[in-house]
Amino acid sequence: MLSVCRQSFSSSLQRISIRCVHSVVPEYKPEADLPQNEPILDYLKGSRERTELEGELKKVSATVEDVPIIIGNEEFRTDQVKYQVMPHNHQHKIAKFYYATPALIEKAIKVATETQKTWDRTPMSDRFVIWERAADLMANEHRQKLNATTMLGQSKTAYQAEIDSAAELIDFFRFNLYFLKEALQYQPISTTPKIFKNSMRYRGVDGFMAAVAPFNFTAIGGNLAYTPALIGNAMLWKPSDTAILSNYTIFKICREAGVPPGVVNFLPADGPTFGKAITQSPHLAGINFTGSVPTFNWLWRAVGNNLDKYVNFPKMIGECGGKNYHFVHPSADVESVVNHTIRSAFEFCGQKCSACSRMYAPESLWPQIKDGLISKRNTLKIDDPTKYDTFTGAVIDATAFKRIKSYIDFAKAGNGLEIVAGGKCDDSKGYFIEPTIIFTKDPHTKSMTEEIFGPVLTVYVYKDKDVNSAVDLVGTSTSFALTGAVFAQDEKFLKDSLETLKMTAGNFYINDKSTGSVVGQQPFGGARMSGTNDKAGGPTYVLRFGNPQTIKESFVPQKEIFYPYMLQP
Ligand SMILES: NC(=O)c1ccc[n+]([C@@H]2O[C@H](COP(=O)([O-])OP(=O)(O)OC[C@H]3O[C@@H](n4cnc5c(N)ncnc54)[C@H](O)[C@@H]3O)[C@@H](O)[C@H]2O)c1
Ligand SMILES: N[C@@H](CCC=O)C(=O)O
Repeated sequence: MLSVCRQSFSSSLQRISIRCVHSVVPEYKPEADLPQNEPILDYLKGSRERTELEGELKKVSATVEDVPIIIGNEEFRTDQVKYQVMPHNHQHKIAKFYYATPALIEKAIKVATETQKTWDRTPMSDRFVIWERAADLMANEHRQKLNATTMLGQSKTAYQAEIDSAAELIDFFRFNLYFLKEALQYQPISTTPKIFKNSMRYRGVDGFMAAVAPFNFTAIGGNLAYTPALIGNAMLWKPSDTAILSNYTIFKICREAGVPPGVVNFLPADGPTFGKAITQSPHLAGINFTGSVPTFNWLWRAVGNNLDKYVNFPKMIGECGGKNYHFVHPSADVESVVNHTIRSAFEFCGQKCSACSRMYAPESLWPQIKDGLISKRNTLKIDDPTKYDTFTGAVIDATAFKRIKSYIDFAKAGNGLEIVAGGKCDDSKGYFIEPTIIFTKDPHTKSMTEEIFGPVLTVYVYKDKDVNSAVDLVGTSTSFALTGAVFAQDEKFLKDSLETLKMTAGNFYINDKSTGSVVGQQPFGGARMSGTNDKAGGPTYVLRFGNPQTIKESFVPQKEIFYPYMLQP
């Protein structure tokens, strides 16, 4: 980006030719460069994508893929052997992987910190070519491998995999590239360009950044690791144990696309072992985290405790949990409420950070909403996600199964709660939990306030006349503020809700479900304990990892230290 150039200025007296060293912005054509969201394929019977997907599903389920630790150009295997299994058939292994030891994490830190120096000098235009190539490989040759590893490893249906490991991942690569190109267009004002020129360039941060990924979105893992790399950082990527194979597939695609060794290092590891090693390194430049609040708190505390060690203040980016709501006004369209709520609460077993898990319904509409929810819920097939009529597969693992079941058991035991539908849990073959609807008279009961991260929806029914106090409950009863939706036809209520519910959600929906954000359309993230709200999929996300440098270059020798008025006292 930085090069020597020759700038010419005409003046009535002379033509000055100035040799300057300044920022050169890569070529950019706003309209041609604006990406389109990746189309979501249909997977209809006989379609090419369905045939290709089935081929990949067979291959992935017939192998236990060996997934090494990768540091620079070297592969490592340790004696801490782990397996990734299919959540819907937990005796079936699909990947063998190894936990990195503290010594290997240390080695990766060294490699990344060294690599950052050369990677940061790689021209932006060269990085852009690699990112475009990666997105094309994801959209074409490797699309179905990404989907198959996500379906089998994280128990997603074809549609849920397609919107995640294909569309959203590809969009993250293409849109962040576009957003960075756009940002580079800003150059500071140079008021007297014959005398001096100002410019600004983006660097990575010297040191390394860590990307700590959750299990639930393959695309999020890719975004956490590769978007900071795009702007010049070197990364240690710690994938989730339960999303190893899909995340490793992204890693391999990016290497094939030309991301040099050492720019992103792939380090499956025990969470706290990894967290301890990175936060103790003086070279920690940032943590790009998505996951639960307790883990982010752990990392932030560890960084705080080590503050005196660091070369840079580590950038802390953390997108965390939610307790997302559907608030139904007495004027709402019931059919919309029911359909959006079923999708939001139960698709992918409610394991989206944005999933609706609490509903506020008016007494006047509750009988219709209840009937609608129960009858729609009863049509959902919970099974192997590779079957095309399956609505949702299993929850991710034994720990999640136990946690979600404990909330259902709490409701079964009374505690002022009533299970109106579902409630069965069976982990004999896979970690299956029925979509469950709970009714409560207590808006502060734990299933109305705590993140469950499973297919459990709790409904609080308010008296129509108390609609305003019911609205107040939304923001006062939990510490989260990730996503939320209001359903109403009453325009005044909708308008008011933009103010009354302003701080309750980073992504706010009107007559639409609380899930399903799309890169470039609904930049995503929440506030309060839901995260630092850095808006993945939005124009400022990539800049969060940049280390901008402002350059002022003077062309005219300075011959004086006094200001003119000082010379005429
Ligand atoms: N806001 C968002 O954009 C968003 C998106 C997806 C998921 N989430 C949230 O993520 C959570 C689900 O994901 P999860 O179960 O994988 O979360 P998690 O917090 O259990 O784990 C996230 C990652 O942190 C690692 N980890 C655990 N302890 C660690 C430590 N001490 N140091 C370093 N790393 C450590 C885990 O191994 C994993 O890779 C939910 O709370 C969900 O709401 C939020
Ligand atoms: N982009 C997703 C959220 C990801 C969180 O898990 C959605 O809005 O459904």
